Amino acid sequence: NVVHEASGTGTGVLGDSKTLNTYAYNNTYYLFDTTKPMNGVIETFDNYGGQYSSLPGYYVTDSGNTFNSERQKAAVDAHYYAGEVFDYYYDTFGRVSYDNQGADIRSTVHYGSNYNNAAWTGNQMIYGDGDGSTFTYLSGADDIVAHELTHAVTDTTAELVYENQSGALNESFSDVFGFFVDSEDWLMGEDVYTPGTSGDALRSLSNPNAYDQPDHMDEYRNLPNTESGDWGGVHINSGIPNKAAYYTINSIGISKAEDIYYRALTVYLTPSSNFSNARQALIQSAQDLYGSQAANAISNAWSNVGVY
Ligand SMILES: O=C(NO)[C@]12CC[C@H](CC1)C2
Ligand SMILES: [Ca+2]
Ligand SMILES: [Zn+2]
Repeated sequence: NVVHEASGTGTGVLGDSKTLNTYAYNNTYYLFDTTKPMNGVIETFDNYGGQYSSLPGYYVTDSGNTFNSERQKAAVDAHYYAGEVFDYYYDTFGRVSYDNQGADIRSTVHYGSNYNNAAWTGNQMIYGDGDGSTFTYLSGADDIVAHELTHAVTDTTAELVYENQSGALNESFSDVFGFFVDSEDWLMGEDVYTPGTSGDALRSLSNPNAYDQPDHMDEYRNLPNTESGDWGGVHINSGIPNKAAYYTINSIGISKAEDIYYRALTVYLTPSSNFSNARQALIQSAQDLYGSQAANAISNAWSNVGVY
């Protein structure tokens, strides 16, 4: 059979050059990665702001297998980082795509108009361009790509309900696995947040207060379970489990922490789990995998944020 797999090059959102897994067909190249096990593909689309079509939009192609235009930058990073996150879950836990069944990973860039957001829709990832001030193309941050794909992992495992404490846990697990993939800093979204300002970010796991998130139950925000209330503050109260994760990782290290967090998410957590249930799930996972020293470290981390 004719081999269509190809290796291309592209320029990412931050102007960096990277190698891409592409697919050659009819004298053109597609952002369509067929290199992963269990024939799951990673495919990237351009929605053109939705002006021509609904999701997913159009495959991103290039006649020379060199994806270096301004418009292609967002797609280059969405494609490359989706592959990086696939590899993280496969190499670290043996998980094959977000559903562990080799599901296709589909991303659409240039979604909406100046859209300062990204999301897992339940079927695929979507990335806005940002307004150029608050955000630049949101797929340019590997921790955001990992954050979104971890929402898909959560939706096929614990299925944490996206409201109140279970929703804040849903958000926190996405931030924590975003850290595990981008473990060079404790910041979330720093690579695409406020392109005109360096050193800031959307959130910080080491210091949630820096971005107006609580880092202790004493500061828990009882917000309404409405869209304007951020569904009970899922992006706000996530600072509390995020800080517990920070304490945990500093205490037992990244390698043990990621195994414990993955086991809690895939074995013990349930849709209605609250912060106390998460503490218990992580303690049990630590005990299962590494014994009482690790279990005690988890217990101490959550005590430090006022969760028992
Ligand atoms: O936390 C999030 N979604 O649940 C964000 C919001 C801005 C970045 C892209 C998506 C992170
Ligand atoms: Ca980061
Ligand atoms: Zn999220």
